[in-house]
Amino acid sequence: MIEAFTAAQVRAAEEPLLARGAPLMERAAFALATVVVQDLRRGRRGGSDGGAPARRLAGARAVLLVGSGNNGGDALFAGAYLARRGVAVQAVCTSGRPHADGLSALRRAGGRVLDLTAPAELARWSHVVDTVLAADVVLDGLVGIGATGALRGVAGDLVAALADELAGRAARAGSRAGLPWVVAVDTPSGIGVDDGSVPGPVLPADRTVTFGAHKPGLLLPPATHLAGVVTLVDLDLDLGLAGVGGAGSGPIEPVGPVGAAVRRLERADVARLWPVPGSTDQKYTRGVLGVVAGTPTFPGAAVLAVSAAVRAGVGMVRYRGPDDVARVVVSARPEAVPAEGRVQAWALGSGVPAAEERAALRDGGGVRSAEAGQHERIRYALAVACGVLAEDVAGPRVPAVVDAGALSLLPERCPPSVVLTPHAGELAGLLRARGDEVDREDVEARPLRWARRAHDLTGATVLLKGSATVVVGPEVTWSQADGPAWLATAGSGDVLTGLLGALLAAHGERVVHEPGAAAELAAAAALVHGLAGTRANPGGPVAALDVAEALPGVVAALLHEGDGTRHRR
Ligand SMILES: NC(=O)C1=CN([C@@H]2O[C@H](COP(=O)(O)OP(=O)(O)OC[C@H]3O[C@@H](n4cnc5c(N)ncnc54)[C@H](OP(=O)(O)O)[C@@H]3O)[C@@H](O)[C@H]2O)[C@@H](O)CC1
Ligand SMILES: Nc1ncnc2c1ncn2[C@@H]1O[C@H](COP(=O)(O)OP(=O)(O)O)[C@@H](O)[C@H]1O
Ligand SMILES: [K+]
Repeated sequence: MIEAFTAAQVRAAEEPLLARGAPLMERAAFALATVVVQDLRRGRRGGSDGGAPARRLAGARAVLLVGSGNNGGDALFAGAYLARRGVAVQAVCTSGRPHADGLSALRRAGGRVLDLTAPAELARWSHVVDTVLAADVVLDGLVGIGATGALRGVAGDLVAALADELAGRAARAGSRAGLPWVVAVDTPSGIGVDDGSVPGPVLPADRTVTFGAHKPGLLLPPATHLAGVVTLVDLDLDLGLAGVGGAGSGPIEPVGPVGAAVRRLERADVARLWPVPGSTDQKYTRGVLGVVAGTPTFPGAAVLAVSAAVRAGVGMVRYRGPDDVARVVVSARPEAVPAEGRVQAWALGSGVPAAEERAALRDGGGVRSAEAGQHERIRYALAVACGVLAEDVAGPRVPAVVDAGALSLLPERCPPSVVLTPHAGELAGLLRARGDEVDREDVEARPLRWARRAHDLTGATVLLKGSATVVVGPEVTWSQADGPAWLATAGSGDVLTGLLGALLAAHGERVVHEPGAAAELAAAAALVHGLAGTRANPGGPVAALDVAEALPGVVAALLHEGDGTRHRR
């Protein structure tokens, strides 16, 4: 698992070390330079990978983009180290007061320095852009965790010009070959370090070398897509104790949330979470998932959600819906049982229009009444899942996945065992229905903010789908970016619904009683969904049903990798 900590948490954790005189900047800069040396030796340029033969450092060119703070200091000290190894180093300073010791170190090592704020240099702007883009490697040390808002002034102008020119050259050449390898120092300058927003120009990094701990913006969309490969440099920060909101009671006041601000599951975490049957299990103990999905107009969504649940290894699927849709579902997945009965979780709403859309879809009374029937079933399941119906009437509370049209049928408040799975447009609609002025673009620009808002308003766990998936539950936030962009295809979200439903059904009781459990399982579902997208057709287009069909192979591989004993039981 990757854990990310806010700028304030990192600062609080570094304070006691700095007070003891720990040379954090020297360690950070040395580690940064070491990574850059390895990248240069592998011949990395413009996103090309390390198959190339080892290169000599002498003659390589590095440009440092240097701001006014310690982030620039890191870049300057790393540059001094590179210069001593024979790299031709040029610092481009966007502030008249770069880190003084770093600047002296670079000069002593033979590096050159250009002050972009000097009037003579401002006139040579295009020459500066050319110099930067002719380098083998660019170290982006403009701002790190001290950043506030979009990059301003000379730094903002320079990055806007560089990012534009880089994108233009890559588009004209059809590849990034020949363009410099960009290494972000601590964070790509200009991202929202704590919230993953991208409020202004940012130079996309091929690699980010981050110090002490991952930062939320490296994991959260949209900024996560600008960070490249993230390398963590361990600085022995104690992030588990006082000062970062943990259990300890040291001299520093707790700041920010308890523990990590944002987490990301990795492949190795899945074995711990995946329901593996034991020798005494039977289909009912493995979890029964009730699926209310599809209408005569959209039967495919039901097939996809049911297929994914079956392929994910659920004990049983009970399909609930109109007879003609049930026939389609059973002919595609004969395992599905089209009958009422007890379930351990619900998957609701895929392929069912929203309440307010229903009247607009006109195709005669049959479709209307089929839709009304689905809405009725969803309302009932939600009443059980949200504890609106008493247990002696409806049986014990069970978790639910709430997708597509079911989002419009949500009660005012839900427990966190109810997981909403909107995409950005659906989340905006849900929030507008509750009085917020927000549209799809707002959600895409600040996914964390709006997913949190939806969690606060509804109480439900919120899984916001997109190029990266953000999951917000009580006290926990996850961000997963595991799938290829090929997953952006109709029906792919329905597969996620069925897959997550299978996980919730297997862990039903725990999910109802542990407030953060649904969020972790939702993150696991997003991870497995993403991996299945790749496995379905590595590097090429995928159809949603292929993603569902790839699930058994992905799960088996993860169980084998994770814990050698679990998959054999
Ligand atoms: N934590 C650790 O363990 C370690 C931390 N270390 C390093 O320290 C870094 C943090 O250093 P930091 O505190 O000096 O802040 P930093 O990010 O360099 O920028 C601050 C200056 O930038 C400016 N500025 C701000 N916003 C701006 C904007 N939008 N657009 C333009 N300019 C903007 C603003 O200056 P001003 O504009 O006010 O003059 C401000 O003073 C951290 O990221 C890591 O690299 C390592 O060395 C050791 C271990
Ligand atoms: N650019 C992307 N990269 C990776 N995954 C993506 C991308 N765009 C969308 N996805 C994923 O594809 C799925 C699309 O779901 P959704 O929008 O609900 O489609 P549908 O409603 O047609 O099933 C989600 O799981 C989402 O996270
Ligand atoms: K930076």
